[in-house]
Amino acid sequence: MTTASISRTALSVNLNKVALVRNTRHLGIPSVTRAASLCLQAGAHGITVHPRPDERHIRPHDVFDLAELLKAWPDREYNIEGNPFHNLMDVAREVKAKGLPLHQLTFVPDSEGQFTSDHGWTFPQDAERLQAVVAEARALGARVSLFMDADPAQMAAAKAVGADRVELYTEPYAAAWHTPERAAQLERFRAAAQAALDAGLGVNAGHDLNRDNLTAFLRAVPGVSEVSIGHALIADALELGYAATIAEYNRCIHEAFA
Ligand SMILES: CC(=O)[C@@H](O)[C@H](O)COP(=O)(O)O
Ligand SMILES: NCC(=O)COP(=O)(O)O
Repeated sequence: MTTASISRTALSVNLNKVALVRNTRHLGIPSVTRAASLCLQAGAHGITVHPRPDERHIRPHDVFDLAELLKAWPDREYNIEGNPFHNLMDVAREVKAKGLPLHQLTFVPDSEGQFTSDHGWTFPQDAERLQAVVAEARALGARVSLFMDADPAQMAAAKAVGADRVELYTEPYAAAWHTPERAAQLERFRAAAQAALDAGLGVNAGHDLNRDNLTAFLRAVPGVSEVSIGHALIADALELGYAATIAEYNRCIHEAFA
């Protein structure tokens, strides 16, 4: 059994919802780059964006503006999510062609108009088409993370297509937080993460994580390298401000390892 020596989990802030509000007027506020600066200054380890094909929130210029900003933060990471069979790889190629930072690509099997991400890749069905695009993404110099449901039986196949990490889709855990199913969900995610570690994969996690459910998740699930959090974190920032919110989420992470 492989155990990852994670001193603490990295917090990557997803800025989709800042862009969503910004796009409702032609005023450029709230600024996505200012949000990123304030979050990084407050201790966020990275920035995540999901430039969906319909541009409902993050738009191509946001991707490049953030990459430019992250040049000044060489110890932080930039994670771009998307479907590699839609627009993601064109975005990734252009970021790299401009010599801009791009540390991780998270492949998500969303359809173009999907309400939000709600499932991971499926093996063996997706293996053949993923193999080549994972290889291309890695050749661009990006770590590749596959968005996956918490199914231990799928982890070896994720490794076999060349992924570096999996991102466990945590909505089922979040949805169970106030129900008797919480413990069963934590065990499901523990088993999936352990299977990923045993397969030689790194473990990320995300979707509907928040200040209430984050610490318990990190205590129960081994070896989580990174959590990417957006919706709840930005909602909290509307109340607390970015700096206090990042401090609070980093406190939740630290508490899991205390
Ligand atoms: C992959 C995932 O779970 C989220 O990162 C996703 O980016 C959320 O997308 P929306 O912000 O469009 O709901
Ligand atoms: N990969 C998950 C992510 O980036 C943000 O998801 P959410 O916190 O907005 O649900």
